[in-house]
Amino acid sequence: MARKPLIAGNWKMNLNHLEAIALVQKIAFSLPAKYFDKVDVTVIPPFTDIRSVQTLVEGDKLLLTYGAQDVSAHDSGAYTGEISGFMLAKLGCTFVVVGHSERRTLHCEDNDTVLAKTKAALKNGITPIVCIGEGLDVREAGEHVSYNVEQLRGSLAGLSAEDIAKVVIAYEPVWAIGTGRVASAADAQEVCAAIRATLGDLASPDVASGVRVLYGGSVNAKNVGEIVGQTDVDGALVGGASLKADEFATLSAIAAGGPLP
Ligand SMILES: O=C[C@H](O)COP(=O)(O)O
Repeated sequence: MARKPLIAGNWKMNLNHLEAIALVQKIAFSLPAKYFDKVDVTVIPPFTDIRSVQTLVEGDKLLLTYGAQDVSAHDSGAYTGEISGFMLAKLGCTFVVVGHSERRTLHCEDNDTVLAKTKAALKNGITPIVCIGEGLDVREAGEHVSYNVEQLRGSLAGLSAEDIAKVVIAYEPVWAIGTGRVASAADAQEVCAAIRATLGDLASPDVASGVRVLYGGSVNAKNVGEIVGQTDVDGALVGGASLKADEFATLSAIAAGGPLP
């Protein structure tokens, strides 16, 4: 099954709402409509920027989408500081990142939490981008494939095939995030192929062939072409390079197959 590439820019805790407007305007200016037939492009700003991005995207009828970096597992109630899937849906979010390694590590999120958040996203019609990835110790021990398969199984445990068909998976080796140390294209393909095979076990080969599997970790305009050229890599979750309009637009255009903007 042909899968349309997805380039998702995770801004992490960067840019206020005014800076967000400026960045989205620049990206949109650099990526005319013709690119969006061949690539989906989404920006993932901090919560405080989402309403401004929504106003811009809807007002100017931009073709890029936007999402959030996290979602509560709960619908509403006494959960100070949390943001629900219902709230994000009302803001027009298409995607939400779930289980990013920074949340798993810094906020002690385990697979059960990631699963609950994935369900909360799906319940509200938002596509979860479910992140998995091994640390350097696991990679050096040569256990990265089994580690990622286990993390994926835990993060999707009990979901129906119908729900699995609606998720995006992002493979992000922790040692490659923000380090400039990108996995080789072969490394990315090895794990993304194992992810797809596992999705086949959890749902069906047909479902697995339609799910987009992204790579993340020091992706930029120079390396994105080789990475998304791999059979089982359907795009990228981009951190640092997504904060630079020119570079993000260029790598999105490369994922679309060109030409360069
Ligand atoms: O969500 C994005 C990833 O953590 C990758 O970040 P990076 O591109 O800055 O390495």
